[in-house]
Amino acid sequence: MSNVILGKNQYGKAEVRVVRVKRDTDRHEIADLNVTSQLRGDFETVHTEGDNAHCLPTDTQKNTVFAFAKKGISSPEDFLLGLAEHFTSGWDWITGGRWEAEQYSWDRILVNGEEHDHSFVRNGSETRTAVVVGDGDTRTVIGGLHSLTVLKSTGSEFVGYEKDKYTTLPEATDRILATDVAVRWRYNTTDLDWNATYDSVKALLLEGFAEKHSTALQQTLFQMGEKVLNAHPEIDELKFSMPNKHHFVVDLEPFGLENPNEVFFAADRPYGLIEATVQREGAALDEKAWEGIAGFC
Ligand SMILES: O=c1[nH]c(=O)c2[nH]c(=O)[nH]c2[nH]1
Repeated sequence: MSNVILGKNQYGKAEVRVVRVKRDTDRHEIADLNVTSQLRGDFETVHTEGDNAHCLPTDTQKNTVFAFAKKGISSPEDFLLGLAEHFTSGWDWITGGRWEAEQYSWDRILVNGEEHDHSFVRNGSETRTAVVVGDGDTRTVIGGLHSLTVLKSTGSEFVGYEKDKYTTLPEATDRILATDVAVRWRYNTTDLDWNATYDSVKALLLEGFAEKHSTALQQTLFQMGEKVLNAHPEIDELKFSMPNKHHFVVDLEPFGLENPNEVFFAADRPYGLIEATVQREGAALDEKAWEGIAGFC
C-alpha cells in the first residue's frame, strides 16, 4: 500500500494559435488568438492506475478550439465561455477547467489613406532602430525597424516552384502571407527630417506589403524596398530580414466542417526566412557602414 496520493491537477493543450478569417465579403476581418484549454475533474486513475478512460486527449482539446473557431470568434470571452460549456457539459467527470486566451489586435493597413480590405498590421508592434557609423569625418546613418508584424488574409499565392523528391508542399493559389518585417536602410545624407522620413518609410513599407498580389514573400520584399527607394532619393539601400510566418489551413473535415480558408493554425516554427538587400542602381555601396550589424545579408 502506497501512502502517496494525487493532489490538485489539471491538463490540456497550451497556446493553440488560431487565426479566424471572416471572408463573407471582400472586406476580411481577422481574429488572432492564443488559446489554452485545461480540464479539471476526476482524472485520478489516469494518474494513479494508468487508465486513460477519463482522459480526453489534449489533442482533442486543440481540435475543439479549431472547430469552435469555425463558428466565428466574436470576442475571446465568448469564445472561452463556449469552450467551457462544451467541456463541462459533455462528460460527467469533467467538472471544470480553465480556459485562457490572448488576443492580438490588428489594424488595417492604409493604402493611399484608405483602409485596405485584407492587409493588416499588428498594432503598436514595431521598434524603430538607428545606427550612426563614423569613419574619420564621414558619418553614415542607418535607420530601421523591426517587429513590424503584417498579414494579408488573401492576395498571396505560391506556385510554380522547383520540386524534387523531397517536395511535399502543395501549391497555394490563395494563402495567408504574414511576416515580422525587420529592415534597415542606409541614408546618403546626414541632414534630414528623420522623424518624418521614418514615418514615410514605414507607411511605404506597409503599402508595398499590402497593395500588390504576392507570388512569394521574396517578391513582396522587393516591392516594399522598391517603393521606398522610388520615393526617397536620400536612401540608397535597404536590407530586409523577414520570416515567412506559416499559417496552415486546419483540416476540419473529420468534424464534418468545411474550411475554405477560414480557420488557420499559426505555426511559430520552423519558419521561412527571406533576406535580401534592395539597392539603388549605381549608388555607391558602403559595406563599412554595415559592419557589426548582425542578422542582415
Ligand atoms: O513566399 C514563399 N517563398 C518561399 O521561398 C517559400 N518556400 C516555401 O516552402 N514557402 C514559401 N513561400
